[in-house]
Amino acid sequence: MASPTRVDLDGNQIKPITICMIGAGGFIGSHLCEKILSETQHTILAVDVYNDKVKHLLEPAGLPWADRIRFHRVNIKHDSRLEGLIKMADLTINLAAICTPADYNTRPLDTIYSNFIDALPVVKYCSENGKRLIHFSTCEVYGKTIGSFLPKDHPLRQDPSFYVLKEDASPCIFGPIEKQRWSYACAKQLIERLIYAEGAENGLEFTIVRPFNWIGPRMDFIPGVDGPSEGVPRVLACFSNNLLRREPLKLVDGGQSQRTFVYIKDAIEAVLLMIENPARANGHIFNVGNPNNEVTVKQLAEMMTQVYANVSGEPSLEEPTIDVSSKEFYGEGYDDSDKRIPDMTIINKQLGWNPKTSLWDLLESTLTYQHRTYAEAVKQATAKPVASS
Ligand SMILES: NC(=O)c1ccc[n+]([C@@H]2O[C@H](COP(=O)([O-])OP(=O)(O)OC[C@H]3O[C@@H](n4cnc5c(N)ncnc54)[C@H](O)[C@@H]3O)[C@@H](O)[C@H]2O)c1
Ligand SMILES: O=C(O)[C@H]1O[C@H](OP(=O)(O)OP(=O)(O)OC[C@H]2O[C@@H](n3ccc(=O)[nH]c3=O)[C@H](O)[C@@H]2O)[C@H](O)[C@@H](O)[C@@H]1O
Repeated sequence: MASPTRVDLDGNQIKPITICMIGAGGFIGSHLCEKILSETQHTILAVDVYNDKVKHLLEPAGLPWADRIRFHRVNIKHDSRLEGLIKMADLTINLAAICTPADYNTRPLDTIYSNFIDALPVVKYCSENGKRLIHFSTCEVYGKTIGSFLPKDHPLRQDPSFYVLKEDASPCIFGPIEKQRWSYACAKQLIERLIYAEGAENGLEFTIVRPFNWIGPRMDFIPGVDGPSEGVPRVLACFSNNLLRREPLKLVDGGQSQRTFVYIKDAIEAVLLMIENPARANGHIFNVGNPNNEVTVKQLAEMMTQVYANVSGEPSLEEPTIDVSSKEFYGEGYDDSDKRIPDMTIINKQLGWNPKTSLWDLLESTLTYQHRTYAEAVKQATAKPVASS
Protein backbone atom coordinates (compact mmCIF):
# COMPACT_ATOMS: atom_id res chain seq x y z
CA MET A 1 0.00 0.00 0.00
CA ALA A 2 1.20 3.54 -0.78
CA SER A 3 2.18 5.23 2.46
CA PRO A 4 0.97 8.86 2.65
CA THR A 5 4.06 9.92 4.65
CA ARG A 6 7.06 8.72 2.73
CA VAL A 7 10.35 10.27 3.70
CA ASP A 8 13.64 10.43 1.82
CA LEU A 9 17.03 9.25 3.11
CA ASP A 10 17.51 12.58 4.90
CA GLY A 11 14.16 12.42 6.70
CA ASN A 12 12.37 14.97 4.48
CA GLN A 13 8.80 14.30 3.38
CA ILE A 14 8.59 13.22 -0.28
CA LYS A 15 6.20 15.26 -2.44
CA PRO A 16 4.37 13.41 -5.24
CA ILE A 17 5.83 14.18 -8.67
CA THR A 18 4.95 13.49 -12.31
CA ILE A 19 7.32 11.16 -14.15
CA CYS A 20 7.60 10.89 -17.92
CA MET A 21 8.80 7.30 -18.36
CA ILE A 22 9.99 6.57 -21.90
CA GLY A 23 10.21 2.82 -22.60
CA ALA A 24 7.68 2.18 -19.79
CA GLY A 25 6.30 -0.82 -21.70
CA GLY A 26 9.53 -2.83 -21.53
CA PHE A 27 10.96 -5.24 -18.98
CA ILE A 28 12.46 -2.68 -16.57
CA GLY A 29 9.73 -0.10 -17.24
CA SER A 30 6.94 -2.52 -16.34
CA HIS A 31 8.55 -3.33 -12.97
CA LEU A 32 9.26 0.33 -12.27
CA CYS A 33 5.65 1.29 -13.05
CA GLU A 34 4.38 -1.47 -10.73
CA LYS A 35 6.60 -0.29 -7.89
CA ILE A 36 5.79 3.41 -8.27
CA LEU A 37 2.04 2.82 -8.51
CA SER A 38 1.81 0.43 -5.57
CA GLU A 39 4.20 2.13 -3.14
CA THR A 40 4.16 5.87 -3.90
CA GLN A 41 1.79 8.68 -4.89
CA HIS A 42 3.74 9.70 -8.01
CA THR A 43 2.04 10.00 -11.40
CA ILE A 44 3.37 8.31 -14.56
CA LEU A 45 3.14 9.45 -18.17
CA ALA A 46 4.01 6.07 -19.67
CA VAL A 47 5.53 6.38 -23.16
CA ASP A 48 6.19 3.38 -25.43
CA VAL A 49 5.20 1.81 -28.73
CA TYR A 50 3.94 -1.33 -26.94
CA ASN A 51 1.93 -1.74 -23.74
CA ASP A 52 1.49 -5.53 -23.35
CA LYS A 53 3.78 -5.71 -20.30
CA VAL A 54 1.89 -2.91 -18.48
CA LYS A 55 -1.65 -3.87 -19.55
CA HIS A 56 -2.34 -5.25 -16.05
CA LEU A 57 -1.63 -1.76 -14.66
CA LEU A 58 -3.89 0.03 -17.18
CA GLU A 59 -6.95 -2.25 -17.13
CA PRO A 60 -9.61 -2.92 -15.94
CA ALA A 61 -10.99 0.53 -15.14
CA GLY A 62 -11.18 1.28 -11.43
CA LEU A 63 -7.71 0.10 -10.41
CA PRO A 64 -6.61 2.02 -7.28
CA TRP A 65 -3.94 3.96 -9.26
CA ALA A 66 -6.07 4.55 -12.38
CA ASP A 67 -5.72 8.35 -12.18
CA ARG A 68 -1.91 8.11 -11.74
CA ILE A 69 -0.92 6.36 -14.97
CA ARG A 70 -1.65 7.30 -18.55
CA PHE A 71 -0.25 5.37 -21.52
CA HIS A 72 0.94 7.39 -24.54
CA ARG A 73 1.65 5.32 -27.66
CA VAL A 74 4.53 7.41 -28.94
CA ASN A 75 7.55 6.46 -31.03
CA ILE A 76 10.19 8.93 -29.86
CA LYS A 77 11.91 8.79 -33.27
CA HIS A 78 9.24 10.93 -34.85
CA ASP A 79 6.53 12.26 -32.60
CA SER A 80 6.09 15.94 -31.82
CA ARG A 81 4.24 15.08 -28.55
CA LEU A 82 7.53 14.15 -26.87
CA GLU A 83 8.56 17.67 -25.83
CA GLY A 84 5.09 18.40 -24.40
CA LEU A 85 5.19 15.23 -22.29
CA ILE A 86 8.65 16.08 -20.93
CA LYS A 87 7.45 19.62 -20.12
CA MET A 88 4.43 18.25 -18.22
CA ALA A 89 6.68 16.11 -16.00
CA ASP A 90 9.07 16.94 -13.14
CA LEU A 91 11.37 14.06 -14.04
CA THR A 92 12.03 12.09 -17.24
CA ILE A 93 13.31 8.50 -17.13
CA ASN A 94 14.61 7.25 -20.47
CA LEU A 95 14.62 3.46 -20.90
CA ALA A 96 13.91 3.30 -24.64
CA ALA A 97 16.56 1.40 -26.58
CA ILE A 98 17.42 -1.56 -28.76
CA CYS A 99 19.26 -3.64 -26.17
CA THR A 100 19.55 -7.29 -27.29
CA PRO A 101 23.06 -8.41 -28.33
CA ALA A 102 21.71 -10.34 -31.36
CA ASP A 103 20.89 -6.91 -32.88
CA TYR A 104 24.21 -5.13 -32.24
CA ASN A 105 26.15 -6.86 -35.03
CA THR A 106 23.22 -7.58 -37.37
CA ARG A 107 21.38 -4.21 -37.11
CA PRO A 108 24.20 -1.85 -36.12
CA LEU A 109 22.56 1.24 -37.71
CA ASP A 110 19.26 0.73 -35.85
CA THR A 111 21.27 0.06 -32.69
CA ILE A 112 23.30 3.28 -32.97
CA TYR A 113 20.26 5.38 -33.92
CA SER A 114 18.18 3.96 -31.09
CA ASN A 115 20.83 4.34 -28.38
CA PHE A 116 22.30 7.69 -29.46
CA ILE A 117 20.39 9.69 -32.09
CA ASP A 118 16.90 8.96 -30.70
CA ALA A 119 18.02 9.81 -27.16
CA LEU A 120 19.35 13.25 -28.22
CA PRO A 121 16.00 15.12 -28.23
CA VAL A 122 15.18 13.68 -24.80
CA VAL A 123 18.39 15.13 -23.37
CA LYS A 124 17.88 18.42 -25.23
CA TYR A 125 14.27 18.90 -24.05
CA CYS A 126 15.24 18.12 -20.44
CA SER A 127 18.15 20.54 -20.57
CA GLU A 128 16.22 23.37 -22.30
CA ASN A 129 13.22 23.05 -19.99
CA GLY A 130 15.19 22.65 -16.75
CA LYS A 131 13.87 19.11 -16.14
CA ARG A 132 15.65 16.35 -14.30
CA LEU A 133 16.73 13.25 -16.30
CA ILE A 134 17.47 9.66 -15.22
CA HIS A 135 19.03 7.98 -18.23
CA PHE A 136 19.52 4.22 -18.61
CA SER A 137 22.95 3.35 -19.93
CA THR A 138 24.59 -0.08 -19.50
CA CYS A 139 27.46 -1.96 -17.89
CA GLU A 140 28.54 -2.69 -21.47
CA VAL A 141 30.15 0.77 -21.57
CA TYR A 142 33.05 -0.81 -19.64
CA GLY A 143 33.53 -3.33 -22.48
CA LYS A 144 36.30 -5.79 -21.66
CA THR A 145 38.33 -5.91 -18.44
CA ILE A 146 41.97 -4.76 -18.33
CA GLY A 147 42.83 -8.23 -17.00
CA SER A 148 41.51 -9.91 -20.16
CA PHE A 149 44.55 -8.60 -22.04
CA LEU A 150 46.99 -10.39 -19.72
CA PRO A 151 48.22 -13.94 -20.44
CA LYS A 152 45.71 -16.57 -19.19
CA ASP A 153 47.84 -17.67 -16.21
CA HIS A 154 49.11 -14.20 -15.20
CA PRO A 155 48.73 -13.67 -11.41
CA LEU A 156 47.44 -10.10 -11.86
CA ARG A 157 44.26 -11.57 -13.39
CA GLN A 158 43.33 -12.41 -9.78
CA ASP A 159 43.85 -8.79 -8.65
CA PRO A 160 40.46 -6.98 -8.36
CA SER A 161 41.96 -3.76 -9.70
CA PHE A 162 42.30 -5.62 -13.04
CA TYR A 163 38.64 -6.59 -13.28
CA VAL A 164 36.29 -4.79 -10.84
CA LEU A 165 34.40 -2.07 -12.77
CA LYS A 166 34.35 1.39 -11.13
CA GLU A 167 32.27 4.29 -12.43
CA ASP A 168 34.94 6.95 -11.84
CA ALA A 169 38.09 4.97 -12.59
CA SER A 170 37.68 2.10 -15.08
CA PRO A 171 38.37 2.72 -18.77
CA CYS A 172 35.91 1.78 -21.55
CA ILE A 173 37.61 -0.93 -23.63
CA PHE A 174 35.92 -1.96 -26.88
CA GLY A 175 37.03 -4.18 -29.78
CA PRO A 176 37.82 -2.99 -33.33
CA ILE A 177 35.14 -1.36 -35.52
CA GLU A 178 34.59 -4.54 -37.54
CA LYS A 179 33.44 -6.19 -34.29
CA GLN A 180 30.05 -4.51 -34.58
CA ARG A 181 29.00 -5.93 -31.21
CA TRP A 182 30.40 -2.73 -29.73
CA SER A 183 28.02 -0.45 -31.68
CA TYR A 184 25.63 -0.52 -28.68
CA ALA A 185 28.26 0.13 -26.00
CA CYS A 186 29.84 2.92 -28.03
CA ALA A 187 26.49 4.67 -28.67
CA LYS A 188 25.63 4.39 -24.97
CA GLN A 189 29.04 5.76 -24.03
CA LEU A 190 28.61 8.80 -26.29
CA ILE A 191 25.15 9.61 -24.91
CA GLU A 192 26.59 9.34 -21.38
CA ARG A 193 29.31 11.83 -22.34
CA LEU A 194 26.74 14.18 -23.88
CA ILE A 195 24.54 14.07 -20.76
CA TYR A 196 27.57 14.65 -18.57
CA ALA A 197 28.57 17.63 -20.72
CA GLU A 198 25.01 19.07 -20.56
CA GLY A 199 25.36 18.85 -16.79
CA ALA A 200 28.75 20.55 -16.78
CA GLU A 201 28.02 23.29 -19.34
CA ASN A 202 24.26 23.89 -19.03
CA GLY A 203 23.43 22.68 -15.53
CA LEU A 204 21.28 19.66 -16.55
CA GLU A 205 20.32 17.67 -13.44
CA PHE A 206 20.99 14.07 -14.41
CA THR A 207 21.58 10.58 -13.08
CA ILE A 208 23.01 7.79 -15.25
CA VAL A 209 22.20 4.15 -14.43
CA ARG A 210 24.47 1.32 -15.54
CA PRO A 211 22.50 -1.91 -15.08
CA PHE A 212 24.50 -5.15 -14.72
CA ASN A 213 22.34 -8.00 -16.10
CA TRP A 214 19.02 -7.35 -14.35
CA ILE A 215 16.81 -10.41 -14.76
CA GLY A 216 13.36 -11.59 -13.74
CA PRO A 217 9.79 -12.12 -14.96
CA ARG A 218 8.69 -10.37 -18.21
CA MET A 219 12.24 -10.16 -19.58
CA ASP A 220 12.19 -10.19 -23.40
CA PHE A 221 10.04 -12.89 -25.04
CA ILE A 222 9.75 -16.59 -25.78
CA PRO A 223 10.39 -17.08 -29.52
CA GLY A 224 7.30 -18.34 -31.35
CA VAL A 225 5.02 -17.64 -28.37
CA ASP A 226 5.07 -13.89 -27.66
CA GLY A 227 7.88 -12.91 -30.03
CA PRO A 228 9.19 -13.85 -33.48
CA SER A 229 10.14 -17.55 -33.87
CA GLU A 230 13.54 -16.63 -35.30
CA GLY A 231 14.18 -13.90 -32.67
CA VAL A 232 17.15 -14.21 -30.30
CA PRO A 233 16.43 -12.63 -26.89
CA ARG A 234 18.89 -12.19 -23.99
CA VAL A 235 20.30 -15.22 -22.22
CA LEU A 236 17.57 -15.66 -19.57
CA ALA A 237 14.86 -15.92 -22.24
CA CYS A 238 17.05 -18.05 -24.58
CA PHE A 239 17.69 -20.60 -21.83
CA SER A 240 14.04 -20.46 -20.62
CA ASN A 241 12.91 -21.17 -24.18
CA ASN A 242 15.28 -24.17 -24.42
CA LEU A 243 14.04 -25.53 -21.08
CA LEU A 244 10.37 -25.07 -21.98
CA ARG A 245 10.93 -26.90 -25.28
CA ARG A 246 13.14 -29.60 -23.72
CA GLU A 247 16.06 -28.70 -25.99
CA PRO A 248 19.70 -28.47 -24.89
CA LEU A 249 20.79 -24.97 -23.79
CA LYS A 250 23.24 -23.44 -26.30
CA LEU A 251 26.55 -22.30 -24.82
CA VAL A 252 28.10 -19.64 -27.03
CA ASP A 253 31.83 -20.38 -27.42
CA GLY A 254 31.59 -22.84 -24.52
CA GLY A 255 29.85 -20.42 -22.09
CA GLN A 256 33.09 -19.26 -20.49
CA SER A 257 32.11 -15.56 -20.19
CA GLN A 258 31.26 -14.42 -16.69
CA ARG A 259 28.29 -12.32 -15.58
CA THR A 260 26.80 -11.09 -12.32
CA PHE A 261 22.99 -11.29 -12.26
CA VAL A 262 20.75 -9.13 -10.08
CA TYR A 263 17.08 -9.68 -9.37
CA ILE A 264 14.90 -7.05 -11.06
CA LYS A 265 13.02 -6.36 -7.81
CA ASP A 266 16.26 -5.53 -5.95
CA ALA A 267 17.41 -3.28 -8.80
CA ILE A 268 14.10 -1.42 -8.92
CA GLU A 269 14.58 -0.49 -5.24
CA ALA A 270 17.76 1.30 -6.29
CA VAL A 271 15.94 3.25 -9.03
CA LEU A 272 13.23 4.34 -6.59
CA LEU A 273 15.93 5.64 -4.24
CA MET A 274 17.36 7.68 -7.15
CA ILE A 275 13.91 9.07 -8.00
CA GLU A 276 13.18 10.12 -4.43
CA ASN A 277 16.63 11.38 -3.41
CA PRO A 278 17.60 13.84 -6.16
CA ALA A 279 20.15 15.68 -4.03
CA ARG A 280 22.04 12.41 -3.51
CA ALA A 281 21.58 11.06 -7.03
CA ASN A 282 22.08 14.09 -9.29
CA GLY A 283 25.39 14.30 -11.13
CA HIS A 284 26.17 10.64 -10.46
CA ILE A 285 26.68 7.55 -12.57
CA PHE A 286 25.60 4.41 -10.68
CA ASN A 287 26.52 0.76 -11.20
CA VAL A 288 23.48 -1.31 -10.25
CA GLY A 289 24.27 -5.00 -9.96
CA ASN A 290 24.98 -7.85 -7.56
CA PRO A 291 28.71 -8.61 -7.24
CA ASN A 292 27.90 -11.72 -5.16
CA ASN A 293 25.97 -13.44 -7.94
CA GLU A 294 28.84 -14.16 -10.35
CA VAL A 295 28.77 -17.27 -12.58
CA THR A 296 30.06 -18.34 -15.97
CA VAL A 297 27.32 -18.71 -18.57
CA LYS A 298 27.91 -22.47 -18.41
CA GLN A 299 27.26 -22.43 -14.64
CA LEU A 300 24.13 -20.35 -15.22
CA ALA A 301 22.89 -23.00 -17.69
CA GLU A 302 23.53 -25.77 -15.15
CA MET A 303 21.73 -23.88 -12.36
CA MET A 304 18.76 -23.03 -14.56
CA THR A 305 18.49 -26.67 -15.64
CA GLN A 306 18.42 -27.82 -12.02
CA VAL A 307 15.98 -25.13 -10.86
CA TYR A 308 13.66 -25.75 -13.81
CA ALA A 309 13.54 -29.47 -13.07
CA ASN A 310 12.46 -28.59 -9.50
CA VAL A 311 9.79 -26.08 -10.45
CA SER A 312 8.35 -28.03 -13.42
CA GLY A 313 8.65 -31.50 -11.92
CA GLU A 314 10.12 -32.70 -15.26
CA PRO A 315 13.51 -34.47 -15.23
CA SER A 316 16.30 -32.67 -17.06
CA LEU A 317 17.77 -33.93 -20.35
CA GLU A 318 20.67 -36.35 -20.25
CA GLU A 319 22.79 -33.83 -22.16
CA PRO A 320 21.40 -30.49 -21.00
CA THR A 321 23.83 -28.20 -22.91
CA ILE A 322 25.60 -28.02 -26.27
CA ASP A 323 28.41 -25.73 -27.42
CA VAL A 324 27.89 -23.45 -30.42
CA SER A 325 30.28 -20.96 -31.99
CA SER A 326 29.44 -17.26 -31.65
CA LYS A 327 29.58 -16.96 -35.44
CA GLU A 328 26.94 -19.64 -35.81
CA PHE A 329 24.75 -18.20 -33.03
CA TYR A 330 25.06 -14.43 -33.56
CA GLY A 331 26.76 -14.12 -36.99
CA GLU A 332 29.76 -12.09 -38.11
CA GLY A 333 31.00 -9.24 -35.89
CA TYR A 334 30.04 -10.66 -32.49
CA ASP A 335 32.42 -10.19 -29.59
CA ASP A 336 31.90 -10.54 -25.82
CA SER A 337 32.51 -8.91 -22.45
CA ASP A 338 34.66 -11.35 -20.48
CA LYS A 339 33.70 -10.51 -16.89
CA ARG A 340 31.44 -7.96 -15.17
CA ILE A 341 31.80 -7.27 -11.45
CA PRO A 342 30.28 -3.95 -10.38
CA ASP A 343 32.05 -1.84 -7.78
CA MET A 344 29.34 -0.82 -5.30
CA THR A 345 31.12 1.98 -3.41
CA ILE A 346 29.31 4.94 -4.99
CA ILE A 347 25.74 3.63 -4.85
CA ASN A 348 26.34 2.39 -1.33
CA LYS A 349 27.69 5.74 -0.15
CA GLN A 350 25.08 7.92 -1.90
CA LEU A 351 21.96 5.78 -1.52
CA GLY A 352 22.83 3.05 1.00
CA TRP A 353 21.60 0.44 -1.50
CA ASN A 354 22.65 -3.21 -1.51
CA PRO A 355 21.18 -6.12 -3.50
CA LYS A 356 19.61 -8.91 -1.42
CA THR A 357 18.53 -11.86 -3.56
CA SER A 358 20.81 -14.82 -4.27
CA LEU A 359 21.08 -16.22 -7.79
CA TRP A 360 19.41 -19.46 -6.76
CA ASP A 361 16.41 -17.64 -5.22
CA LEU A 362 15.96 -15.28 -8.14
CA LEU A 363 16.11 -18.15 -10.62
CA GLU A 364 13.53 -20.06 -8.58
CA SER A 365 10.98 -17.23 -8.66
CA THR A 366 11.73 -16.32 -12.28
CA LEU A 367 11.55 -19.87 -13.63
CA THR A 368 8.37 -20.51 -11.65
CA TYR A 369 6.92 -17.49 -13.49
CA GLN A 370 8.24 -18.72 -16.87
CA HIS A 371 6.76 -22.18 -16.31
CA ARG A 372 3.34 -20.84 -15.24
CA THR A 373 3.21 -18.29 -18.04
CA TYR A 374 4.55 -20.28 -20.98
CA ALA A 375 4.56 -24.06 -20.45
CA GLU A 376 1.05 -24.61 -21.81
CA ALA A 377 1.51 -22.25 -24.77
CA VAL A 378 4.81 -23.94 -25.72
CA LYS A 379 3.15 -27.36 -25.49
CA GLN A 380 0.39 -26.23 -27.85
CA ALA A 381 2.85 -24.59 -30.25
CA THR A 382 4.96 -27.74 -30.46
CA ALA A 383 2.12 -30.30 -30.45
CA LYS A 384 2.13 -32.39 -33.63
CA PRO A 385 -1.10 -32.04 -35.59
CA VAL A 386 -3.21 -35.22 -35.37
CA ALA A 387 -3.00 -37.07 -38.68
CA SER A 388 -6.37 -37.10 -40.41
CA SER A 389 -7.44 -40.44 -41.90
N1 LIG B 1 17.74 -5.44 -18.59
C1 LIG B 1 19.01 -5.18 -18.29
O1 LIG B 1 19.64 -5.87 -17.52
C2 LIG B 1 19.69 -3.98 -18.88
C3 LIG B 1 21.07 -3.96 -18.78
C4 LIG B 1 21.78 -2.89 -19.26
C5 LIG B 1 21.11 -1.81 -19.79
N2 LIG B 1 19.77 -1.82 -19.86
C6 LIG B 1 19.13 -0.62 -20.43
O2 LIG B 1 17.91 -0.36 -19.76
C7 LIG B 1 16.92 0.09 -20.67
C8 LIG B 1 15.67 -0.78 -20.60
O3 LIG B 1 16.01 -2.13 -20.82
P1 LIG B 1 14.94 -3.31 -20.80
O4 LIG B 1 15.68 -4.52 -20.40
O5 LIG B 1 13.74 -2.91 -20.06
O6 LIG B 1 14.62 -3.41 -22.38
P2 LIG B 1 13.25 -3.59 -23.13
O7 LIG B 1 13.56 -3.84 -24.56
O8 LIG B 1 12.38 -4.57 -22.43
O9 LIG B 1 12.56 -2.16 -22.98
C9 LIG B 1 12.81 -1.07 -23.82
C10 LIG B 1 11.47 -0.43 -24.19
O10 LIG B 1 11.73 0.74 -24.96
C11 LIG B 1 10.76 0.82 -25.97
N3 LIG B 1 11.25 1.62 -27.09
C12 LIG B 1 12.36 1.36 -27.85
N4 LIG B 1 12.47 2.31 -28.81
C13 LIG B 1 11.44 3.17 -28.65
C14 LIG B 1 11.01 4.33 -29.34
N5 LIG B 1 11.67 4.77 -30.42
N6 LIG B 1 9.93 4.98 -28.90
C15 LIG B 1 9.24 4.52 -27.82
N7 LIG B 1 9.58 3.42 -27.13
C16 LIG B 1 10.66 2.74 -27.55
C17 LIG B 1 10.53 -0.64 -26.39
O11 LIG B 1 9.28 -0.81 -27.06
C18 LIG B 1 10.62 -1.36 -25.05
O12 LIG B 1 9.33 -1.53 -24.48
C19 LIG B 1 17.62 0.12 -22.05
O13 LIG B 1 18.08 1.43 -22.28
C20 LIG B 1 18.79 -0.82 -21.89
O14 LIG B 1 19.85 -0.48 -22.75
C21 LIG B 1 19.04 -2.90 -19.45
O1 LIG C 1 22.01 -7.03 -19.22
C1 LIG C 1 23.02 -6.28 -19.25
O2 LIG C 1 23.61 -5.89 -18.29
C2 LIG C 1 23.55 -5.83 -20.60
O3 LIG C 1 24.10 -6.94 -21.14
C3 LIG C 1 23.48 -7.62 -22.19
O4 LIG C 1 24.59 -8.24 -22.78
P1 LIG C 1 24.98 -9.72 -22.43
O5 LIG C 1 25.10 -9.97 -20.97
O6 LIG C 1 26.16 -10.07 -23.24
O7 LIG C 1 23.71 -10.43 -23.06
P2 LIG C 1 22.98 -11.80 -22.83
O8 LIG C 1 22.16 -12.08 -24.04
O9 LIG C 1 22.25 -11.77 -21.56
O10 LIG C 1 24.18 -12.88 -22.85
C4 LIG C 1 24.97 -13.21 -21.74
C5 LIG C 1 26.00 -14.23 -22.16
O11 LIG C 1 25.33 -15.46 -22.49
C6 LIG C 1 25.76 -15.94 -23.77
N1 LIG C 1 24.59 -16.67 -24.36
C7 LIG C 1 23.45 -16.03 -24.70
C8 LIG C 1 22.36 -16.72 -25.18
C9 LIG C 1 22.44 -18.13 -25.34
O12 LIG C 1 21.48 -18.84 -25.77
N2 LIG C 1 23.59 -18.75 -25.00
C10 LIG C 1 24.68 -18.07 -24.50
O13 LIG C 1 25.72 -18.69 -24.22
C11 LIG C 1 26.22 -14.69 -24.52
O14 LIG C 1 27.12 -15.03 -25.54
C12 LIG C 1 26.85 -13.90 -23.39
O15 LIG C 1 28.15 -14.37 -23.17
C13 LIG C 1 22.82 -6.71 -23.20
O16 LIG C 1 23.76 -6.05 -23.99
C14 LIG C 1 22.02 -5.64 -22.59
O17 LIG C 1 20.72 -6.03 -22.35
C15 LIG C 1 22.56 -5.04 -21.38
O18 LIG C 1 23.10 -3.80 -21.72
